[in-house]
Formats: sequence, structure tokens, C-alpha cells
Amino acid sequence: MSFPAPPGGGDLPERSVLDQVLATRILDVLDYPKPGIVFKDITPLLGDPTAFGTVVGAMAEQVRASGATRIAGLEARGFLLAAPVALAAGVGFVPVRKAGKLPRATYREDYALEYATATIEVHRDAFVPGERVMIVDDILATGGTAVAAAKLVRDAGAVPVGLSVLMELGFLGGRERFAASAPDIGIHTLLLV
Ligand SMILES: O=P(O)(O)OC[C@H]1O[C@H](OP(=O)(O)OP(=O)(O)O)[C@H](O)[C@@H]1O
Ligand SMILES: Nc1ncnc2[nH]cnc12
Repeated sequence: MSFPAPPGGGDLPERSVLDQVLATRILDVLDYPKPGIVFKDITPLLGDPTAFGTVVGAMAEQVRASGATRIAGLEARGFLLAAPVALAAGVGFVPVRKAGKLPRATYREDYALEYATATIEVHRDAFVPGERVMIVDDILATGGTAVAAAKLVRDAGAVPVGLSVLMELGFLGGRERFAASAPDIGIHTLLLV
């Protein structure tokens, strides 16, 4: 399978399918949302059913291999991947939402990410006690979001067995930060930059 280069992109060198997704369907946007940030825009990927399907299929395979029975998807961009991955893997989906969006009793966690601070919540009864959960997001950057999500899953009585992300920004140290806080949770990354 191969992906056409974007307009003006020229010929691509020989690459794996996932590397082609990175090269052609995820765009760098400079100085967004703040000066100095290189924002990874995944909207071209979402608009291409072949690329989107490749990513969802690969992440669903990680879920099956992990034995997870539920996916915790992180608002907002994480939802775009986590919901189709949950369906493809045949497991349930639990939304981890930004503060104030869930209607019933929640656990909540404050955190800092690459360019902001935020609070996320999950319903207190979202999981079957002790069930295995895969956390799914689009990007692992500083790791602040992922660390907070793993804590919430534990607070809610489940067992986070993996973190699955489309892309990891290695230079921001999220993997190391996540591993320091949750050494028992495997990190699955499709694309490392
Ligand atoms: O590793 P970190 O430094 O924590 O950054 C990663 C997070 O940043 C983005 O979420 P954000 O809340 O900015 O945006 P969204 O609402 O569009 O998903 C992204 O979707 C990850 O959840
Ligand atoms: N550089 C970045 N691009 C897109 N999403 C992000 N979330 C945190 N850092 C990001």
C-alpha cells in the first residue's frame, strides 16, 4: 500500500506505510497555539480513509494483544481515534473528558501539557472494578495528559495496562515521565518524531 505525496510534495523515498502516513498526512504548523510550538495537525489523516483506517487497525491490534476490555479515550482529539479503535477491537469506550462535561459523579485530575494547563474527569462508575484498560490518545508530548489519565483510571478502580498513541514527540520526554509515574504500563507508539 502506498500514499500519494501531498500537492507539491514530490516523490517520497521508500518508507513503511506508517512512515508514509507521518510524511504525508500529519502537518507541522509553526507557532500554534503559541510562539515556539510546532503543532502536529492530524486533520489530513482523518480526512483520508485509507490512512485513518491503517492507523485505527494498527491501534486496535495493540488493544487486542493487551487483553484490555475497555478503552479510555482522552478528549478531544483522543476521542477521534479511541472510538473507532474501540469498535474495531470489539471493546467498550469510556470518555475521559475535560472538566465540567460529565453529568454524574466524577474523579478529576489537574495537569499541565505542552502549551496549557487543564483538568480531566471520568465517571466514578465508568469501569468494572479491576478491568484492564487501554488509554488512547493522539499525541504523547510532555506526558502530562497521559499521567493524569492513568491516575484517573486507577482512581476509578480499573487497571491501566497500556497507553496507545498515534504519535510521540520524543524530544519532549513524555515517555520517560510516564514511565517514571507508571512503570507497569506499556507505551505503544505508531509514529515517533
Ligand atoms: O503530552 P502532553 O503535553 O500532555 O500533550 C498531549 C495532549 O495534548 C493534546 O490535547 P489538548 O488538550 O491540547 O487538545 P485537544 O482538546 O484538541 O485534544 C493532545 O490531544 C494530547 O491529549
Ligand atoms: N506539538 C503538539 N501538536 C499537537 N498536539 C499537541 N499536544 C501537545 N503538544 C502538541
